[in-house]
Amino acid sequence: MSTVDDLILKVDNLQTQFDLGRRVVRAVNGVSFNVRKGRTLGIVGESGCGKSVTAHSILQLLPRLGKITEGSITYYKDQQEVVLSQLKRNGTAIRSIRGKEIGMIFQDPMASLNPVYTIGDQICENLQQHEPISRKEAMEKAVEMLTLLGIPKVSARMKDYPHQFSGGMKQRVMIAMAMVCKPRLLIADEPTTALDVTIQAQILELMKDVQAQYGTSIILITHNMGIVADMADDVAVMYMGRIVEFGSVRQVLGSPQHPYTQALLRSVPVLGIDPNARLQTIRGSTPDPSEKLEGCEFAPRCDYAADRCRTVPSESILPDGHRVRCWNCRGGIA
Ligand SMILES: Nc1ncnc2c1ncn2[C@@H]1O[C@H](COP(=O)(O)OP(=O)(O)OP(=O)(O)O)[C@@H](O)[C@H]1O
Repeated sequence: MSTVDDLILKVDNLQTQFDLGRRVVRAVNGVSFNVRKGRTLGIVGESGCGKSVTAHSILQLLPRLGKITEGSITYYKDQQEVVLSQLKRNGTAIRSIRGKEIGMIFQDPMASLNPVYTIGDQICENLQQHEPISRKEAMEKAVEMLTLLGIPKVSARMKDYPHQFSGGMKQRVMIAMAMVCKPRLLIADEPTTALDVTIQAQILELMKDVQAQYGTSIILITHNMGIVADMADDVAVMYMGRIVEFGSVRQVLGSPQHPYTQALLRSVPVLGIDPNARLQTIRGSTPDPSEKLEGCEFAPRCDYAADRCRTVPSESILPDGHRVRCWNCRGGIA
């Protein structure tokens, strides 16, 4: 349970759509969650379920055709509440929050690194944009952060260009760029997907170290349940633009209630969870989000689908606060 004091972000009934003229893609369809100070929320789900669109909605980074059509996103800045969803897309208000208060790491480091500037220049410029500090001070902070992230011979490497770094090193540089302004919230969208498993584990450990040092809150977007088990405090499982299950890692991974979460967990090996179980695929595929589906979106792929699943299930809250959106799991408060 979160109290107002430990909240950093509150997303309430967020709906984000892409109006493509002939069809409307309902990418995010009534999503609500809280992010707590110093904690990590994992958002997990198959490709196309709306994870990235949720992240881009928070920072007002949606492509031109994407629009928040309902709901609100509130950022708790010290004693002040800032309704991010009401800010102008490229206005000064959101630009002063983006990067400084809320940082973002993308899957592809080249999406954030400029190939024609040295790493040192890019990190310093990022810092000086948000803080009134000299170039020398910015350089010192950049060296400190890159050292913390395990870049060898940092001072010499400040003069290198992005292409002179390996994939794993580029990813570290990108985390350094995002962390150097000490954002209170970091949104990491599949930050290690493109890396091999050993480097992936190192980068995730480094993110944990930086989080412990600065008390950063993290939203970690991934399709990897193993990473969620390792990194997150809370988990939101998304399917077709909705959160179908939400709770602590122990609740959701230890006692999954929604048939989709159960199927996801049966499809991947997760350390510590039934090591003898056979891995299974989830039958069928995710429907097109511009198709109008009646009832529960998971029903066509669900082993337990019944007549009542023709109506969209409301969310129920189990006695321990675990939230689930399924007619078959109505143990709690509807
Ligand atoms: N620019 C866009 N125009 C139209 N539809 C879009 C656009 N961007 C995303 N979508 C649609 O919104 C839905 C949600 O996409 P999103 O990128 O959030 O998925 P995701 O869960 O992050 O997937 P992945 O794991 O593959 O990144 C998808 O159906 C996608 O096709």
